[in-house]
Amino acid sequence: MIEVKKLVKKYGNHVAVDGLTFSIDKGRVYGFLGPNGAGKTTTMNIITGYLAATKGSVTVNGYDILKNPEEFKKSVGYLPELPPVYMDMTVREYLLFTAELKGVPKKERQIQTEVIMSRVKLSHMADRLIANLSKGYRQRVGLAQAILGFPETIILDEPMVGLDPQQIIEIRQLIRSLAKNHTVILSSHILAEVRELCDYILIIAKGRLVAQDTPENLERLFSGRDTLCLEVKGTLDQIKQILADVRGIEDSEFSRKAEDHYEVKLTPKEGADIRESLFFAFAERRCPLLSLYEDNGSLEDVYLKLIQEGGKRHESRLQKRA
Ligand SMILES: Nc1ncnc2c1ncn2[C@@H]1O[C@H](COP(=O)(O)OP(=O)(O)OP(=O)(O)O)[C@@H](O)[C@H]1O
Repeated sequence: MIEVKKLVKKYGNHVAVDGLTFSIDKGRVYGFLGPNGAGKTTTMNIITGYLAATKGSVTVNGYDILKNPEEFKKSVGYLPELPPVYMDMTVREYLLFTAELKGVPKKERQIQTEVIMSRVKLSHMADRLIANLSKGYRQRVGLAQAILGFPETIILDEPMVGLDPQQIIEIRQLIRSLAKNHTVILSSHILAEVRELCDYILIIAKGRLVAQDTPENLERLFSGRDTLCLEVKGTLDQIKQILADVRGIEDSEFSRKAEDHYEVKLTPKEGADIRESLFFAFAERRCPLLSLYEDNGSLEDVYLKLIQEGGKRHESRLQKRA
């Protein structure tokens, strides 16, 4: 388990990470989601021991990163945004070299390297120079070096950046297979990618955690009360008069689609189900209700709202849930 408490990182006067607190449980895939410059890489660099925090603490299974750097390094594997590969080595040479750097015992290096190359489907490239590999295969080499030593947690910074769609599918499958044996934390600024792969999402904006939950709960939590969308054939006056007689409407918005054809968005009062009343109210006045559906928002809406507002409006909601 990784626990991050009140983490702050300043570059000069610029606050890149602003009081992040979260924990990572074993065996799940976590997504760090946020726009460019949100502080994802900085946070990952701190929790992998590459960068010192200005304030705050990081512990892995109870070990403080500063007091027990060796224990810490053994339990975390890292694939930075730019994988640290040596172009003039073959895949096997590089992985054996990395195993040595990571302190894998000499007698285990060879076998571990072969097992991991097979796991990330690199065995057939073992004797190729890294310089001659495609970006997708280089990324696999980066993943392989992160898994060497079989750390409990694997941290991947923007693992899909620069890959073509086919390579993205392959790396995604690999990450999924890694998740069977490791806790995985990956960062991305692409929502679809994170939603596809992760059990739990941490959204950060401007260095702050603005939401964290499962993708489904985030959608539910922030979509709020469902909006009802109606398409009605009638004049604006007529529609407003009918709605005035329906109980349980908190708010309404009208937009004209064509002559005597309006789209209406209604926010019902807390707990009110007004669908039947709407149906009969329009039917009784012989005003055709062309469609009626619930619009409960999508994770895209949630994400955009959160990052645009820097999370301010939603922090109280998060605090209430905490
Ligand atoms: N070494 C540095 N010196 C000064 N400022 C930095 C440094 N590294 C990052 N920053 C700034 O800190 C903020 C957070 O950067 P960081 O790279 O952590 O964000 P990110 O979410 O990973 O973005 P991206 O998706 O673009 O990688 C940005 O405003 C960035 O310009």
